Formats: sequence, C-alpha cells, structure tokens
Amino acid sequence: MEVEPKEQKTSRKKVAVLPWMRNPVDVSSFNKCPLTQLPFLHPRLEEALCNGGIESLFPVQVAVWQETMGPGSFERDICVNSPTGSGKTLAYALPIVQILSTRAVKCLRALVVLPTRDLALQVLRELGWLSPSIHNKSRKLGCQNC
Ligand SMILES: Nc1ncnc2c1ncn2[C@@H]1O[C@H](COP(=O)(O)OP(=O)(O)OP(=O)(O)O)[C@@H](O)[C@H]1O
Repeated sequence: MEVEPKEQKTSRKKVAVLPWMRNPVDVSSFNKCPLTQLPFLHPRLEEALCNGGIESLFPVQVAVWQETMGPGSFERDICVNSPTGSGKTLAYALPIVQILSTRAVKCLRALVVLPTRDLALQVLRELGWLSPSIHNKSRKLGCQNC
C-alpha cells in the first residue's frame, strides 16, 4: 500500500471547496471543436460566429457549452478556471445568448460583474455582436460605470 507523504496530505486537507465544486471537469481533456460539430448550436449563432471569424470553439468553450447546453446538461452553478486568453468570455457569453433567445418576458436576464472597466467593455462588445444574431426582438445591453 502506498503511503501519502505527510506534507501532501496536509496541503490536500487545507483546500476548502463548495460541495458543487468537488467533481471538477478537466478542461484540458477537451479539444477544439468546429462549430459544425457543436451540438444544439443555433444556426443563426453559428452564422454570426463564422462571420466574426470564429470557426471552432476553444477547449474551455467546448467544456462550458457541454455543461450548459448539453447533451446531459442541467441548470446549476458553474465556476470556470482557465488561463488568461483561453477564451472564457465567449465560453459564458455563448450559452447566455443562446439560452436567452427563448425568453419572451422583458426583465433583467443576465448580470455580468467584472473587476475593471476595460473588461466590462470587452464583454459588452462580445455580447453586442452575438446577441442580435439570434434575438428576434431587440435586447438591451448595458454597461454600468463604464
Ligand atoms: N473560438 C475562438 N476562435 C478564435 N478566437 C477566439 C475564440 N474565442 C476567443 N477568441 C479570441 O481569443 C482572445 C482571448 O479571448 P478572451 O479574452 O475571451 O480570453 P479570456 O480567457 O476571457 O481572457 P482573460 O482571462 O484575460 O479575461 C480574444 O481576442 C478573443 O476574441
């Protein structure tokens, strides 16, 4: 039987995670995925992405898409941790835009809280070009304190 070194055991014990974070999905096990192979992607959203020069999704985007849109997805909290520049913005923007396309009642549907003005403007831009592609009625996008 292999004995775990004492220091390793202690450091492992110190990590506190919420119950819903205990079985993380390993983003590094995902590959890029061409849009044409992405399940449940709305054709108009696919077209908008292509027009925006995006032909495939990065691994973190594929992982979040799978967890939010399926197959096998269900509504729950998700915490995404991946390196800078890996494509997190689109990873959460895409499911938001697609999920909200079926909501008819006008009300606040998504709130994105960001630590800096630059990041807020970047996210507003991403949502700004994706959202009209799929929403029949106009959706208001706002940026407070920008
Ligand atoms: N699927 C994709 N195909 C091509 N380019 C992409 C794709 N997804 C994102 N990008 C581009 O990659 C760059 C990095 O993406 P993004 O800024 O969303 O990463 P991030 O993980 O959110 O970074 P940060 O941690 O700094 O916020 C951006 O220029 C974005 O337009």
